[in-house]
Amino acid sequence: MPKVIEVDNLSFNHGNEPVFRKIGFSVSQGDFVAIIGSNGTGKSTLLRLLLGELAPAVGNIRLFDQDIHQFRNWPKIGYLPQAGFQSGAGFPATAEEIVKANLFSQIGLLRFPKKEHREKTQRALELVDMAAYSKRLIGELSGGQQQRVMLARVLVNDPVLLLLDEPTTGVDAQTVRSLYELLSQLNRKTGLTIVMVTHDTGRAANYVSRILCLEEGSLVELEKSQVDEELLHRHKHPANDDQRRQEGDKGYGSDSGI
Ligand SMILES: Nc1ncnc2c1ncn2[C@@H]1O[C@H](COP(=O)(O)OP(=O)(O)OP(=O)(O)O)[C@@H](O)[C@H]1O
Repeated sequence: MPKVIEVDNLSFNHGNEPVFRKIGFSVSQGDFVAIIGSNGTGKSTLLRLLLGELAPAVGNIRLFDQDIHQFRNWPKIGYLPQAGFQSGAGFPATAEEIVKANLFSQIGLLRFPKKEHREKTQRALELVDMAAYSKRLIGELSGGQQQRVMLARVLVNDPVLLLLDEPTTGVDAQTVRSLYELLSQLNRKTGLTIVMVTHDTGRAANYVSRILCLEEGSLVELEKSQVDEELLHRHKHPANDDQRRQEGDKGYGSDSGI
């Protein structure tokens, strides 16, 4: 399979603080990769490097077989940041408008969307099973529904690679499962390559094809069988933990099949 991401000998510092040293990995077309690691080990920093928002101190990044410095085809890459939608319940836009707004580069600023843009928007909402909610104000939807709309907003531009930063933080266990199922379906049915930062190692391991672990400045690939109980406890996110405690979800890791 062609390589979508190639990272070689990559080091990065925030100021004088080293984040990681000489890490390397590649992601092939069709992979579904989880990036795990303790708090502050540099997972979000790595995504920002892949998005060209930060420049490596040392090392190379290639995207779709092109050096990142030459790479211009950014619409091929969809990015869902942490806590995708944060405005209050009164935010004056419907789910459909939120998704359609991300087509601005195709529609053109100050122009009206055409039929094809409306159809694309509808298809993206269908992909995430939110077509029935297209006319609802985004702030009136549940956290999980808002997250699906934000995912549709990314998918509407037909990305080939999807980068997600902790998409399961702060949502209930049922929503987490249905989001993973959705991502897994998109990966299998459309061939979308997915790289997802997550603290939810136990559940994610059921769905992803590969697990990369950032720890103490190094990056290692783990076999799923290596994601044992000890690792689950080491990487579980306090926010996820609190959430599950509140919900009385005693099954943490129990459906991980590992
Ligand atoms: N803009 C910044 N300036 C200085 N230091 C930063 C900046 N952003 C992040 N850091 C530091 O870099 C390290 C890596 O941060 P990063 O957010 O990438 O970690 P993370 O693995 O995503 O953490 P978490 O799991 O808690 O979200 C941390 O020590 C953090 O404090």
